[in-house]
Amino acid sequence: MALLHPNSSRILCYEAAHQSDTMDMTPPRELKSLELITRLKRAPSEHKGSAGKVLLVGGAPGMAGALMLSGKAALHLGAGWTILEMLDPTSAHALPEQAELMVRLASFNARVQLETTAPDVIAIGPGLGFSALAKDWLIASLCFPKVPLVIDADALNLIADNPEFLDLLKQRNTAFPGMTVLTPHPGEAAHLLNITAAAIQANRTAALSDLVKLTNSIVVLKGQHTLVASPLHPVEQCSQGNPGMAIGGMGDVLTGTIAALAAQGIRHNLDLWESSCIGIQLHATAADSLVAQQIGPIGLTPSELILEMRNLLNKLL
Ligand SMILES: NC(=O)C1=CN([C@@H]2O[C@H](COP(=O)(O)OP(=O)(O)OC[C@H]3O[C@@H](n4cnc5c(N)ncnc54)[C@H](OP(=O)(O)O)[C@@H]3O)[C@@H](O)[C@H]2O)[C@@H](O)CC1
Ligand SMILES: Nc1ncnc2c1ncn2[C@@H]1O[C@H](COP(=O)(O)OP(=O)(O)O)[C@@H](O)[C@H]1O
Repeated sequence: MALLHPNSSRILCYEAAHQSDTMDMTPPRELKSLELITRLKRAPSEHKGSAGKVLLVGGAPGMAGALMLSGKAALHLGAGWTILEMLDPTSAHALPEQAELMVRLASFNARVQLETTAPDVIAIGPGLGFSALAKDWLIASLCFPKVPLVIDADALNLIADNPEFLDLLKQRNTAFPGMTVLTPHPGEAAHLLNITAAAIQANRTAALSDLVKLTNSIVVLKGQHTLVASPLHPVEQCSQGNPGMAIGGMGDVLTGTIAALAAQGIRHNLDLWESSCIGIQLHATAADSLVAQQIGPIGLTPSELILEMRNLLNKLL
C-alpha cells in the first residue's frame, strides 16, 4: 500500500519489516475478561480505603471536560476517592459539576503533591495539553514509584515528542514491570511510532506489537476492535463496541474506568493487565447495550456510557 507521509522511506521499511509477520499472523485471541468482575464484590466491612484513591491529571484550558469525564467514570466505576489535578484554573476553582470529585488546581509541585496524596493509581493525559506544567506532571507521574499508571491522550503525544520521557517510561517499566498501561487511539499510536494513522490501521496487530516493544508497557490500541497486549501477554481483541463510540470523550471515560478498576484491584486481586482488559470490554459492551436500547449509535454520549457501565458491572458482580 502506498502511504504518503513526510517520512515515507520509514513507512516502507515498517511495512517491509512486517510483511512476514502479516503472513504468519494467527488471529488475536478474543478478549473475555468480564468474568473477572466478580473479584470486585465487596465484603460487608469494606470502606473507601479498600476501594482505592485515584488521582487523575489533565484538563488544561479548553479541555477541562476531558478530565471531568475521566473523573466521573472513576467515581461511577467504584473508586474510593477520585482526585482531579486540573490544569485549567477557571475550572479548578468552579464548583464541581459532580460534588463527589475532589478538584485541585495543578501547580508546579507535582512530585510533592503526589508524595503527600499517596494515590493508589495515577492516570494522566485527558486534556493535559503540552505546557511546561503538563510536562512537570508527566515527569513526576513517570517517576512516582510502585503504583499503577494509566497514560492517555496528550501525555502519549508528549512521550512521542520527547525521547527523555520515553526513557523515563522504560526505566519505570524496568523497575516496576506491568504497572503502566498506555491507551493510544490510532492517531496517538502513529505519533509514537512516527508513521501515519493509516499505516497503523493497515496492520493493527503489528503496530501494537511495535508499541509494546517500544515502550515495554501494557498497550491498548483503541478503535474498532480494540487490541491489547503487553510484554507478558499476547494480543487479545475486543469484539464488542460500535461506531456510536466515535465521539469526543469516549477515550477519556476509558482512562477513568481502568484507573478505578485498578484502584479497587489492589485489594481485590486484579492486576493492571486484568483491570485494563475488564475496562476495555465493559466500555465496549456498555456501548452495545445502549445501542440495543436505541440510546445510540447516533447521539450516544460518554456520560450515558458511564452509567451503563455501572449497571453492567453491578449485574456481573
Ligand atoms: N470535552 C473535552 O474537553 C474533550 C477533550 N479532549 C482532549 O482533547 C485533546 C486532543 O484529543 P483529540 O482526540 O480531540 O485529538 P487528537 O489526539 O489530535 O486525535 C485526533 C486524530 O487522531 C486520529 N484518530 C483518532 N482516532 C482514530 C481512529 N479510531 N482511527 C483512525 N484515526 C484516528 C485522527 O486522525 P485523522 O484520521 O484525522 O488523520 C484524528 O484526527 C486530548 O487531550 C483529549 O483528551 C477529547 O478527549 C475530546 C473531549
Ligand atoms: N467505530 C468504533 N467501533 C468501536 N469502538 C470505537 C469506534 N470508534 C471509537 N471507538 C472507541 O471509542 C473510544 C474513543 O477514544 P478516543 O479516540 O481516545 O476518544 P477521546 O480522546 O475523544 O476521549 C475508544 O475506546 C475506541 O475504541
